[in-house]
Amino acid sequence: MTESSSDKLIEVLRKAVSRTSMLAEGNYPELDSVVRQLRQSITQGVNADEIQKLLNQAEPLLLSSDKAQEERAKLVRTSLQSLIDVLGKNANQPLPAPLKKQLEYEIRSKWQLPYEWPNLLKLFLELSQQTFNQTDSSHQTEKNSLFQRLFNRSKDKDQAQSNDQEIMVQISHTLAGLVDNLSLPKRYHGEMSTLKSALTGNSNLEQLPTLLDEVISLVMIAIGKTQESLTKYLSELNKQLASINASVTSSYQSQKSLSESREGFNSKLQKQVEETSQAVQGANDLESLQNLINERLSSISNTMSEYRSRMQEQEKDANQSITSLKNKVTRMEKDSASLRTMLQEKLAQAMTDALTEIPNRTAYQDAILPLCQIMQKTQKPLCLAVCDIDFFKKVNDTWGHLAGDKVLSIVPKQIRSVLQKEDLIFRYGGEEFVVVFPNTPLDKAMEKAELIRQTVEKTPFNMQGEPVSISVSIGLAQHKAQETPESLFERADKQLYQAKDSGRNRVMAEK
Ligand SMILES: Nc1nc2c(ncn2[C@@H]2O[C@H](COP(=O)(O)OP(=O)(O)OP(=O)(O)O)[C@@H](O)[C@H]2O)c(=O)[nH]1
Repeated sequence: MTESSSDKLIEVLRKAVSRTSMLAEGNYPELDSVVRQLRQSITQGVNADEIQKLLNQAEPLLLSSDKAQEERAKLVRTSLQSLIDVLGKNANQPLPAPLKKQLEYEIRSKWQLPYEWPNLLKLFLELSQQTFNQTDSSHQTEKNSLFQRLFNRSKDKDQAQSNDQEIMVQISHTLAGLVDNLSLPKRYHGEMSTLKSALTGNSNLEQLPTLLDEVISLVMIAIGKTQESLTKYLSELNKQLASINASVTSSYQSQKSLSESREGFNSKLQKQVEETSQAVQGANDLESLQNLINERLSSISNTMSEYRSRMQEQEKDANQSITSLKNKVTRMEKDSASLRTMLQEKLAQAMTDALTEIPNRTAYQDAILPLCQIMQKTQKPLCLAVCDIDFFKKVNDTWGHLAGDKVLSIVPKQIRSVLQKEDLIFRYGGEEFVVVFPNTPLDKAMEKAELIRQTVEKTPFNMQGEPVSISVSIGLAQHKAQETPESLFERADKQLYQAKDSGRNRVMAEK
């Protein structure tokens, strides 16, 4: 095996193992133990069949762990959205639109990334503070605002109404739900339940920012734990690689000492021959010459047999270490093949949106640049449509998030049913989908987008026995030469906003 192919093998193995470790994450004790066994097996050099057995065992657990992670992220997303809703319903003023929009955008695009959760909570805290500040400057008289008292320690404490307690209960329950949902080691369980009871038992609004801070730090601990187990796992992998390295070094040493022995033998033999030749020149009778030659020949013969047995021993050692190295490499090759398959499956999962089962935003970002480049190179037109479900918040608010999820999974299926083979659809985020029409000029794309709009409009949706109409607004743009995918998207998005402003349920494109 060459150095570069063994490097490649090690790299693939490193990626596969680190990915597995990330998935394990400490959520599932059963999975943890299988992954630990797997690590041990690799380190101890158990055969590939045994490792395969462990991988088969791990597979369903990995899938459940993935599901649990997905469920946890969904709860974080809905909790954050309800926090915004509570804030919106109870502040004296509308929430500051840009920050609210930003937070909602961040929630939509980052709810699946646990390391972003503390930042999302911090943004919510900022939104709450800005809401108060804005209320403070424009409504000097309304001294009993919730957030005035929350963040500014208002003088007018008497006005803390039962209404405020109700708000506190709503916010606290949402936060307690979040804390409950964290996956933390046992030693933090005490802290979690103290925080939960502080949240549910507290009606002092001034305490809320402090409690929110504690929620953020627990979220950060939960994320830190994942990194800790990943680091541990990688260090185990390094040990395994160090053992391979030791085998290579010892094999190299054996080869080196073999050639050193050969050199030593040559010079010893040469010296003996020289000595013999000198002695022969100095001998003055036949008998002493005969004795001398016998003596020298036997010493040369001893040197040779000593050398032969040393060579045989060293060859045996070298062969053994080469065989053991070969076995290790073969085992690693087999292991890495199965891990590579698993990695590929996991990568495919990472590119697919779990709810709608269509490619997600990451997949879109990977695909759009090469697509634009190919179309430009072959001088073919490409159009991009941004489709957004109209009044989707109302669906959630009226029939609940589960009904909203159902609509979200049906709409892209309906869109796909009218697309051609080469057209591509992605879930860009929230209730927004991107459709790419390669090899299609704007007028043709306009017809296709109109067909999408009509199809969604005609789809019968039923919420708790009631028929409900769902529609989409669509913004369309054609790719211009040298244009970046971001600018193309921006132009289509602008058209989407125009479609929304002009009454929704319509397709708009640049004239
Ligand atoms: N059920 C559910 N709701 C989601 C999901 N992602 C985003 N949302 C919700 O989608 C809603 C989007 O609302 P807005 O951006 O106000 O848009 P809208 O109500 O569709 O209104 P217009 O776009 O202006 O027609 C928010 O309430 C989000 O919480 C999801 O995966 N599931």
